[in-house]
Amino acid sequence: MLDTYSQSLTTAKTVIKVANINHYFGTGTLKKQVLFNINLEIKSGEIVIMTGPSGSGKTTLLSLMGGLRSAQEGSLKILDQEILGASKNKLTKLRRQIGYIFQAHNLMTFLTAKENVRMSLELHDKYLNQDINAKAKVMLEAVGLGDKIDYYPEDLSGGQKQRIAIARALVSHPQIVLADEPTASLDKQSGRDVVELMQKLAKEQACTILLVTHDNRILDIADRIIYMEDGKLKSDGVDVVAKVN
Ligand SMILES: Nc1ncnc2c1ncn2[C@@H]1O[C@H](COP(=O)(O)OP(=O)(O)OP(=O)(O)O)[C@@H](O)[C@H]1O
Repeated sequence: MLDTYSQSLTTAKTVIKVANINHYFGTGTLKKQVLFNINLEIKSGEIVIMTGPSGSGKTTLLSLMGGLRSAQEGSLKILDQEILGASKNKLTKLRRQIGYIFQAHNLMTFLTAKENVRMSLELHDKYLNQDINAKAKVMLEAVGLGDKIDYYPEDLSGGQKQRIAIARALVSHPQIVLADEPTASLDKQSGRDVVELMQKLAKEQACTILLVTHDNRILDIADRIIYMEDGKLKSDGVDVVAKVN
């Protein structure tokens, strides 16, 4: 019998479909294949952790699934749009529907917490006539920074900065959020707080999270773990969560 998680997946919408993807860097004699025949289907609301040794291709695959680079071989559909050979313009439009959280938080240092969060709403026409200051404030309150909305990043801790990055990624209610090593620069407790917050908000918004990490302490927040080695997908499933722990 299917468990509740498996049951919910059978009805959930597919947000990313990767089929027979190969990827190469370099040209001529320096051409090197870094992804080999990757097949994956990611559903709406799933929290997927990608893990594996350094150089195994996690970031390359994450950047493809996030529309940060166009695919070279195979087929990759993000929110029903094919990105094989996609133009820069098509990728740019697609990226507005995706939230990004990086290791180094990538906040604008000359903008306050509220301005950093608001910036991601300014990219969307649908928010033009809405009170984006109020929305940014509500989101910062949701990540526990209601009393820091007018602070600049340099006056906040690493964990607080990463929480602003989470607020910025989620404020526009994207269907997909990509996170590359979001806990790498944080201590154990801050890292834990940050991923638990991402998990809570993603579940509330039915948002899919794709997270690349080396941090074994956070694997338990995943619904599914994808393990990569040498550019290949070695294992994929909920059962991997139990094995790794
Ligand atoms: N821009 C690039 N040009 C050339 N080779 C690259 C480029 N980016 C990545 N590579 C190579 O592709 C392979 C996969 O790299 P990738 O960054 O995807 O691995 P990773 O699993 O994310 O590694 P890490 O955990 O160290 O971040 C590696 O051999 C890397 O050297």
